[in-house]
Amino acid sequence: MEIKQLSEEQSPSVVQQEPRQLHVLTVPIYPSTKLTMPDLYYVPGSAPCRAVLLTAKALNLNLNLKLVDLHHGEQMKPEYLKLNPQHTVPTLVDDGLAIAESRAILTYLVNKYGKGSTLYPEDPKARAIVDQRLYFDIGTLYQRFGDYFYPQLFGGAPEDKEKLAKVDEALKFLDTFLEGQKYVAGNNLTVADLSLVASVSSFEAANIDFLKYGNVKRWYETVKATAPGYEEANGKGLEAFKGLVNSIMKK
Ligand SMILES: N[C@@H](CCC(=O)N[C@@H](CS)C(=O)NCC(=O)O)C(=O)O
Repeated sequence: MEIKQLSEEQSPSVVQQEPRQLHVLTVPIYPSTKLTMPDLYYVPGSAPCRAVLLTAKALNLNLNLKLVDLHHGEQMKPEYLKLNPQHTVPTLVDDGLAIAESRAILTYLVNKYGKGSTLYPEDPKARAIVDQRLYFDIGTLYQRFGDYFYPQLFGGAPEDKEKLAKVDEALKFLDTFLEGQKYVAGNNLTVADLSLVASVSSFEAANIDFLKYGNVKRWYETVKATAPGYEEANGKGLEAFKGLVNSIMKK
């Protein structure tokens, strides 16, 4: 895939940002023959984007970071929709492949750049557990968080206690998964932990008390201490998300 750069040369660091400009995709799409550093279209505060940054850190992989200004609708521009018709961040563009959905990006990155890594084990049974946790995150835990919190944050809706109870139930499930093991899919850090920690840390911004669950608390502290580059990859973006929440909820 050829992308015409409209801005100056990109930083190779996952933490350094670039001037906020979109890039024009030139059609037709075809596989590139040379290996290039993957581009990540992202927003720092976004939990799914933070999960990708955490995975890149864990793989010691550099990404070209490209900010997408959601508030001004950059994700709806035709050149972005060609990359990702769902108009969401994150979107990864790597050597002719444009891929959305953070959890698909995480597993792709390990498959491509971390062959043999315990971050996404190759053993079918071990991998099945990681996949289950990833689907639990997208389909239950983060889904319920979004159902509860985003109507309040972006729509000014009143708090719905029933929705909060569903979030709480999801946290109980997570607590059960963590019983007797260090990480969410066993005793190694995996992409499931990175996805889930990006989700769960966002609960801080909504004042949801997840630390009352003993296994979740222990796991949260463990992942914060052991996920490579945690502070840069998740901590900073989380602060940005909290800032956004405060600026909206204060109004
Ligand atoms: N399931 C998707 C969710 C992505 C998503 O909803 N991203 C939000 C930001 S956190 C977004 O891009 N919203 C803009 C839009 O939908 O237009 C993933 O994990 O990648």
